[in-house]
Amino acid sequence: MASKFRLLLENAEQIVVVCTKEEQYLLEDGMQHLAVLEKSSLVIGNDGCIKAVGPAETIRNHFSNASFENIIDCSGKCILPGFVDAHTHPVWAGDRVHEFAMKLAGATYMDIHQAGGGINYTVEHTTAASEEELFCSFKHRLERMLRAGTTLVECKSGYGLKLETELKMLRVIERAHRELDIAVSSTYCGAHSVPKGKSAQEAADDIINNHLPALKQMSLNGEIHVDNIDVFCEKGVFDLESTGRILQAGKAIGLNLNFHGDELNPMNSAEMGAELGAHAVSHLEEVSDKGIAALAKAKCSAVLLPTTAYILRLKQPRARDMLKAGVIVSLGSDFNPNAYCFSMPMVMHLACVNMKMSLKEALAAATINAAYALGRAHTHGSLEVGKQGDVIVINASRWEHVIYQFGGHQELIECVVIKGKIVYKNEKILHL
Ligand SMILES: N=CN[C@@H](CCC(=O)O)C(=O)O
Ligand SMILES: [Zn+2]
Repeated sequence: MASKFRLLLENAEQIVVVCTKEEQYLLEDGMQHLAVLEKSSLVIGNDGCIKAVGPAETIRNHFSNASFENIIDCSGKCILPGFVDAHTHPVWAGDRVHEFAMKLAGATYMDIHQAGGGINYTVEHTTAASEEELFCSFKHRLERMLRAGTTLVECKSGYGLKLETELKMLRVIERAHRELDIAVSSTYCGAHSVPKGKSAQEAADDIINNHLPALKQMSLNGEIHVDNIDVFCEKGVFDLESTGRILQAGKAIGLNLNFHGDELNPMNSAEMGAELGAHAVSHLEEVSDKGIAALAKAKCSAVLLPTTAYILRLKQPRARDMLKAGVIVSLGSDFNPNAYCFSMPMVMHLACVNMKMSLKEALAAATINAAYALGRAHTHGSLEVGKQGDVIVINASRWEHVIYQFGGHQELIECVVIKGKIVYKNEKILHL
């Protein structure tokens, strides 16, 4: 073959391809049988897609006359798909380090929220920040996610609440989508908190009558592109009825439903998400047995967020019960001013230790299943021919090190590749 390709990754000890039959998600049994190739190579073409993956010897023979823009020797190393982070709130100004101390001293998430802190504090600071300031801090956060191996990330608005600031946030996300390599799934989350002076019903009316028509118009004009709609369905925030109305109106303008449910109180969010055809419901610490069964039946993914349960000392999401019931379990970092974690390797580690997932389950939940939750499983989440060439190379001879090593992944991850382009290379310390 005399053609030219973008990248050859050769002689890896292991390549975790995840699945091999174009599966759009994996259930418990499939997750146990995650596809891992030994002593293998992978080729990415000029269109950024995977052209071949298989035994090093076979690839060498098949591509003996081909040329490559870049070749990475992966001897002694492992290749994995780029991680998919299915839930983040990364556009904001004003950190909440002071609230961390309050929580450690015993204040609950809702104590702080009801006293005007939490999301409301971040809304004030985000409203005051310029679009440029928001973009700069967001870009820096995306770079940190990328260095931790994330190549596709869901990004929510939701610290504006008022239309003008929500649109500012969505424009910032749009700019990242256009200018940066990391892939972004954009979520409108105007129903993240009920604005001061309004009831949940009034806020829902405003969203339905004013926000969503504006989003629709801006999408038609090509100014922004929004994939999903989210609501914080919680006692004291948006009740089930208001949540349902907002989600249905979002669905009517073509958005995927992907919302916060059953986090601090049982709300029957999972049951409603299943009924409305949601792609995903996040959190689910307080989900009911019926809710679990409904998610499984509707093929609605449960996006579990181990950092939230850890930081807020909540009960752990019932990952094992969900897996056993046939739910499509995925993972997200929930990066936000409350849960300041960029790292999917740490998220997977917490999912294994605290939620009792196996290493293979955690990896599948942070790749193919998270891609499914975002409606991107046809392009992301596994290393199959035809999919986008998004990979990470780790400096270890077994892939499990990426979860086993808690923290320090900036040392372990040697490079991150998006569409066959090397977008991050770990610089070695030359002198001590
Ligand atoms: N629970 C609601 N939303 C976020 C927290 C956002 C915040 O506290 O700023 C979450 O997913 O954890
Ligand atoms: Zn969230």
